[in-house]
Amino acid sequence: MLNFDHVSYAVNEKSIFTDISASLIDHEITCLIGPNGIGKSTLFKLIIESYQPQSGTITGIPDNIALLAQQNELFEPLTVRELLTIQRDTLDTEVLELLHLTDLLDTQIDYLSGGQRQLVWLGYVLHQEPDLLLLDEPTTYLDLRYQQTFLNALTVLQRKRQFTVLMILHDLTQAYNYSDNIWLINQQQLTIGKSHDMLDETLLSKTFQLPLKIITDDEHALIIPKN
Ligand SMILES: Nc1ncnc2c1ncn2[C@@H]1O[C@H](COP(=O)(O)OP(=O)(O)OP(=O)(O)O)[C@@H](O)[C@H]1O
Repeated sequence: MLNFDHVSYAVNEKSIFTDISASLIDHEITCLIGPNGIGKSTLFKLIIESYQPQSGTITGIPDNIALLAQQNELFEPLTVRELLTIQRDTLDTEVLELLHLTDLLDTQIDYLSGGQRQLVWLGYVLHQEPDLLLLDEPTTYLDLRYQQTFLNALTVLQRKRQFTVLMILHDLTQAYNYSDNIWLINQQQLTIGKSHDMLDETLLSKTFQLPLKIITDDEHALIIPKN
């Protein structure tokens, strides 16, 4: 299990995290939320060991981590099939079907729409069969239909295959509805809990410095500005 033990990290003498301790629950989806510039991507860089904490330790980092960003770059023209088979020989038909990629296999990725390209990149990281999948605002540039396809495919496959997910999302409604756990960063600290226990108007309004309203039914939560 990925474990942060009293981790502190500062950049240019600006403190980003002060003495945070947390354990990421294996085989579940955790969403990392918090205001712009608060340290979400920095936390990912600590996990992938691009940054080293000034104090404290991070242990239990799995060998097989995949990272998906908001936008991903190709360094040479490739078809969907060529990208997906870079790291393994066989195509995963379940992934292809869930992401609607089956008919696009021989298409150049450059010719696809932005939404289709992001589904291809999700396919690419899933073909790596990661133990831990980190996603940094993966739905930012997607329209509603693609957001739905992306997040549904991710959750269906996570439930079946039981890899661990840590995903940064700015859309709080999506973050709560597609996660088991929430990690909320604010003021150099992490607040952690089961997603349904973290549905707290006061906490969220204070964190995002905006009065927020939470509307819930049995299954879903909608988080919107109060005014
Ligand atoms: N290499 C760096 N050099 C200087 N400052 C940095 C560096 N990396 C991050 N920072 C600063 O650290 C803080 C946290 O940045 P980070 O990108 O982790 O925030 P974030 O929560 O992911 O933001 P956003 O939601 O806007 O993407 C910011 O103030 C940023 O300017």
